[in-house]
Amino acid sequence: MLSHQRGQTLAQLYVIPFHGFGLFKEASTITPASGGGCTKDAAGNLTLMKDQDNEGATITSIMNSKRFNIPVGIVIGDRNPLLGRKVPHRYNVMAYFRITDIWVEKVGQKKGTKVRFQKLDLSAKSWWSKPGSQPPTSHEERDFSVQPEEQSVVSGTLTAHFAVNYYVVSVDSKGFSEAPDGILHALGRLTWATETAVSASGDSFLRPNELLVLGYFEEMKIGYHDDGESSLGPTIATLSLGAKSTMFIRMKYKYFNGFSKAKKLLAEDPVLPNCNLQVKRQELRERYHRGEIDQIEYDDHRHRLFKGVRGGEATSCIKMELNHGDLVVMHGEKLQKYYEHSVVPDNKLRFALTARYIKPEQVDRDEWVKGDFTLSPAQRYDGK
Ligand SMILES: O=C(O)CCC(=O)C(=O)O
Ligand SMILES: [Fe+2]
Repeated sequence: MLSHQRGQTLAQLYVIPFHGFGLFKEASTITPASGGGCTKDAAGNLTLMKDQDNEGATITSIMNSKRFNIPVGIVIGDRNPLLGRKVPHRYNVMAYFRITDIWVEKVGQKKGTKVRFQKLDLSAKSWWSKPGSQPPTSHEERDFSVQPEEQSVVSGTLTAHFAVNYYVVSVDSKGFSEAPDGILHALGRLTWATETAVSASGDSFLRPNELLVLGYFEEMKIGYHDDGESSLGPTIATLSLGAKSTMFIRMKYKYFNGFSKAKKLLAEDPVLPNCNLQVKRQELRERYHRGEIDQIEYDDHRHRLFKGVRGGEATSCIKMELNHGDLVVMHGEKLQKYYEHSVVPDNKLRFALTARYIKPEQVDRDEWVKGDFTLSPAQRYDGK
């Protein structure tokens, strides 16, 4: 979501991000994915993790727009599924709206701020209206005191991330033939970082064939998640650009505690260094592996060991400051299996360019061409 507030504000501009906005007819109800607090779930979706309150910059700006009657323009991107059809451009100006209502309601377990927009010009049908739908009710006939009959349903997926993928399976991606020179230069550096780190570990390296560009606006972060999708190789290289950020890595809850949040025992407890009750868990594991106790006894002992133990999240074992130009390489399937990471930028614009290797067998054959590219000598990098 962007707002322009230079000099006297005549209008503001809002960009509807990829997910999470309900919009209908000529009025629309949206939940601004503003106050941060989004985290990635297992499916890679961003979900609301903390209460949105009225203090975030976007919400303050929306409240001011309402208070001072400032019209707002709304722009919809071509990956927003809201309209249920293809929109003509990457970004499409919908119209100018005024903000009629702002309220807070429950979104899943959290509070989310909702905004109702009312289109200013009701004399013509909107370009995005459904074919065959009725023209809008005029201003004179409208009852502005009522809430819209149809409520938007926010299914827990809110994202204001700016994301561009070059050759990726999950979201629609572009082929590298469309990538600007800067992206290919970055890929050259990330390829070098991947090769250097992986070779140093003694493993053989797979040249990255995917690049994800993520933008973090003010107050945005990526919560704890892993990148262990089955279609991806074990190496992930990220170039940080813009604002300084902090990356945290911690052991996943179930490996740290020895049981899941649903209190289910781990079938195979790896007893990782610095996990909770490490010594006792290691002792039981060894007795089980030596055949001194069978599966039932092993589970029994563990149930007794964990009785009355309240699970908790592990504290981060790695805390790393990432500055403009820094490269991070995560290598190894176990890092994604047993650990999770989070990145918290310092409140200003930041971009993360993440290069990975996608197994071609996981991708539709007609998508292969997107990952076909050769870096020019100027785009390659050898560390010098
Ligand atoms: O922003 C970053 O540096 C990391 C992003 C990340 O973890 C991801 O895209 O999966
Ligand atoms: Fe990640």
